Amino acid sequence: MLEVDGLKKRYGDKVALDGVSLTVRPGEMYGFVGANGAGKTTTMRIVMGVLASDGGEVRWKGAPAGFETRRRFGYMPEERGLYAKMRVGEQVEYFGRLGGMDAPAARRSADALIERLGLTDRRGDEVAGLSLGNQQRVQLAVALIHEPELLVLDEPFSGLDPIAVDALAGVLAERTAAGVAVVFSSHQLDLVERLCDAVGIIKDGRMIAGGTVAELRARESRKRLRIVVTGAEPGWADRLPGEIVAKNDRPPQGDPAGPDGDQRYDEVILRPSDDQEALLLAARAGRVQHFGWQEPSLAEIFREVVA
Ligand SMILES: Nc1ncnc2c1ncn2[C@@H]1O[C@H](COP(=O)(O)OP(=O)(O)OP(=O)(O)O)[C@@H](O)[C@H]1O
Repeated sequence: MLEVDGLKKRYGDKVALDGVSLTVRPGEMYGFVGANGAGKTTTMRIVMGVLASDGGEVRWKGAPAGFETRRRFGYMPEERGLYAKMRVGEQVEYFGRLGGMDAPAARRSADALIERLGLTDRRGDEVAGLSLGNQQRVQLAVALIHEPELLVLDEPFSGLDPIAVDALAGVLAERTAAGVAVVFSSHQLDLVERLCDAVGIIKDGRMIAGGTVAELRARESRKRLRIVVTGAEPGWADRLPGEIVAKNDRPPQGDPAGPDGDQRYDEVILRPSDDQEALLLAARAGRVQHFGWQEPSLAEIFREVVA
């Protein structure tokens, strides 16, 4: 288990991390999210030991992580860091050797990964000539070659097309199924929601929310009502008790809750101060087609907690 405990980091006067703690368990895929400049890269660099912290600790399996421990980690840095002029196969093998493998083992492992990542046709190409998506596949192969127990990936999905996203996601899912702990940062919250067992949200160098997506949702989901009313007078929704988060007066095509004929349609997302009062008001205003608590997406939760 990776334990990041109370990390602190300053760059001059700028406080980048102000007590960041998080935990990633074996077999868990952990999504690390936060706005630009929130502190994700800084945290990951400290986990990998390429940057020193000003306080706090990184532990792996209960012991402080040192150089030897970190050899069992795999890393995809934000700045990438492949050798542009080296060929794909040589490069992946080379990183295997750096990770402590002997030549035949590095060769075998590189072959298997290159095939698994769909790079067989590119094995002899220089990295500089590959597309971004293929370079990222090579980068993942380099992070995985020595069969690390922990994978730390800084925005591994950025800039990839949906096919490449699926290829990477498939490989990561295989690794977690084999017991590897994976932490990756991303701004693609739909992807994080789809792939991750656990999520941590960082803001201005502090963790402000964390847990499984279901837990985050459970904390938020009683807060928003979705109300659909047809045939009401314009302006009725302004009397609803609470804060209107969104309004829509165009019925979705084919929605069974849609209006009859040219009746007015109103969909309102409300953070109610009194849900029962809201129900009464909606029922008095028109025909209530839908009234229920809404499950927020991770993107909505993110906006809510980061605001
Ligand atoms: N080498 C540096 N010197 C000075 N300030 C830095 C340095 N590296 C990062 N920072 C600052 O530290 C803060 C955290 O940056 P970091 O790169 O960790 O954020 P991030 O969450 O990874 O952002 P992004 O999503 O944009 O990659 C930011 O305010 C950034 O400007």
